[in-house]
Amino acid sequence: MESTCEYARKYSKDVSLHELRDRLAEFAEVRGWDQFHSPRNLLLALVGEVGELSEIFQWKGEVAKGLPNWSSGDKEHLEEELSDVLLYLIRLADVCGLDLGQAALTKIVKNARKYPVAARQTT
Ligand SMILES: Nc1ccn([C@H]2C[C@H](O)[C@@H](COP(=O)(O)OP(=O)(O)OP(=O)(O)O)O2)c(=O)n1
Repeated sequence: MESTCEYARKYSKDVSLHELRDRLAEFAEVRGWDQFHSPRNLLLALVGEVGELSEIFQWKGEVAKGLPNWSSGDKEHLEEELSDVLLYLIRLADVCGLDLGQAALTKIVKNARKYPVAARQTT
């Protein structure tokens, strides 16, 4: 069994949503967890993880980009909670039979049509 670090290094370049989707599907399958990974359960798990992510920022006031004053432990915690949100989101899309990457690309195109680039103001 490869260590967490070995696994992270192996996939540190060019991680795709399809890779994560397949890894999550395997993770659930070998544990017999498919029965629990219904769309509704995954949505509730996702919302729970968004709550845990929010707790990290709670009461901190505004946080500077790049998190210059955060400890490495705090940053690692943030990475974990962001990952939990991403992983449940990918899994939710998968069990719904949707291709999240394609859907997101399509949505970006729609967003661009809805919000065209305006000429920048000059003074
Ligand atoms: N039925 C489950 C339970 C967990 N996971 C995976 C997806 C998440 O990435 C992670 C969530 O695990 P925990 O529920 O243990 O949550 P945390 O990692 O946030 O732990 P804690 O709540 O103790 O901080 O594990 C999963 O796929 N299906």
